Amino acid sequence: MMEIKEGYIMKAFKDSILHLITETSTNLPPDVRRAIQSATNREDAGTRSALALGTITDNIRTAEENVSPICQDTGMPTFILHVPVGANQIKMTQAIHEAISIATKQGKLRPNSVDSLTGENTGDNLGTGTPVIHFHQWEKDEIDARLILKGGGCENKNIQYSLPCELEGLGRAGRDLDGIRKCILHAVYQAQGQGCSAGFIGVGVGGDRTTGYELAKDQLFRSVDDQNPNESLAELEAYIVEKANTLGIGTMGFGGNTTLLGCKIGSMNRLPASFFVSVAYNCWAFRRQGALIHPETGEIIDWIYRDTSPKGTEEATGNQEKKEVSPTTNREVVLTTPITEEQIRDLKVGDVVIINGLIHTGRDALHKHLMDHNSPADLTDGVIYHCGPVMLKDDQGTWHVKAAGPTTSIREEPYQADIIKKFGIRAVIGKGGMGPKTLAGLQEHGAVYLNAIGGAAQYYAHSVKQVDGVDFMEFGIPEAMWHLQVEGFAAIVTMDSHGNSLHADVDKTSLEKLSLFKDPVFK
Ligand SMILES: O=C(O)C[C@H](O)C(=O)O
Ligand code: SF4
Repeated sequence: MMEIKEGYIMKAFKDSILHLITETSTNLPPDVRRAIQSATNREDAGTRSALALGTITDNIRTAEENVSPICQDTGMPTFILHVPVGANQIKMTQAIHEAISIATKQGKLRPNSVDSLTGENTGDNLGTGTPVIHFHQWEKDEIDARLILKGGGCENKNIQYSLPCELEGLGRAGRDLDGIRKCILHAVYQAQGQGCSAGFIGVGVGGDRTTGYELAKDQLFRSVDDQNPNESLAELEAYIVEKANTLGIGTMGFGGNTTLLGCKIGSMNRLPASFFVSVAYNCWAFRRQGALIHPETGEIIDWIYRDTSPKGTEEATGNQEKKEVSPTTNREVVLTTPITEEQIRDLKVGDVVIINGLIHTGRDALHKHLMDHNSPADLTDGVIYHCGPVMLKDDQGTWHVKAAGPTTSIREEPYQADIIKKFGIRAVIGKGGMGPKTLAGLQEHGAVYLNAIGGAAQYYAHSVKQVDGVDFMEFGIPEAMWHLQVEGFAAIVTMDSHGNSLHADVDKTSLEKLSLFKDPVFK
């Protein structure tokens, strides 16, 4: 009898976790939406950042309406559960694993768990170390289950400082509150737009290298508009948000008035010899939700991050209409693939390009592979898209794109210029920009780098009209080479074929602005 009851509760618990996963992946919490809305309000009309924020706002709404992933990158699903004493954590773990696998089959999560040695994708988001589940016991009756889906691009921008240290632009950071201040400002600067700014940061002061990062990530579970109970840290949080927003990095690193949407700092004791400041950077697609679950029915009693005030996107949409980008500031150029060198040479940094026709996805595994193999598709005068989409196959065997935003391009920096040359590529679409080697390659060959809006996975999925085919499925869904027919795919030229790079410019000016914060502020 007891077994049957337990089985019933576990099924309900699994369904509740599935609901939590779906909500987290598709429905941005209200505090995050409000932060994005205020960024939209602050941005000047007609700027590239305003355009990006308009797309982001649109994307957030579409994801919720269609119950589809906000961003294609599921990230590392990380659960934190508080459970009553005596709760069966082994059975709960099994239920969470089942829910993860179902959510993946339903296209709410991208298969994201990759064997680090063989490169094999497990296909269901289960594997050694994934998902991450932390259990804590407490003396309350209910289960508090929270989930964060933090993407790989922003995870790569996490950074850990060991004080004292020397920081570019800021000089010496000592073992005190002012040293901590410098590290955090530097953390925002070094992320540039690559973690899909405007971002949120969680900071862990103290601990060891492992617990410091854990504490930093824990801070991301705090509500964006809460108040730090520690007065010094509350003051530092407010200072960081204010000053980081003067760095001019802006949305996607396009330049602009908002670079940081929130900063939460926690502190813990450290060893006398160690003084770590660990920073967890989260993109604007700050997917975190939580649910209170009844221990005897397994059903959701309440949601944790929901509130009754407006979510923000509706108002932000109104604002977006007000701030429609004027065509005089951003020239719009429509290009149909294949693209000629002449068309590419005509493009300048700042132009908005609308692409129609066939494009090919390719990211880490493909770039490495193409260095010493042929391409199965003709890439001459073609477009390569740094993207690992969420794909679902229907009963007829046809593939459908469920989410398809860009991935961080800088990882392809060692390969990109060679690949452009070898295959005669004319445009590379990605996000976050690329380095000097690629810039030289673009100039030499006659190609451009187009920055798509990171995280706008629904927006770009809707521009795909047909999936023409796929190669390298053995690389796994995100790394395979998908051949996509697109219509109205919009991106901004941020590196042109004349040696100009918006990314290099923003990096330089933001470093100059960072150095204005060199002098001590906190004693
Ligand atoms: O893996 C991805 O699709 C994107 C990643 O989150 C990134 O920001 O680069
Ligand atoms: S693509 Fe951007 S929005 Fe998506 S997970 Fe990566 S950093 Fe976040």
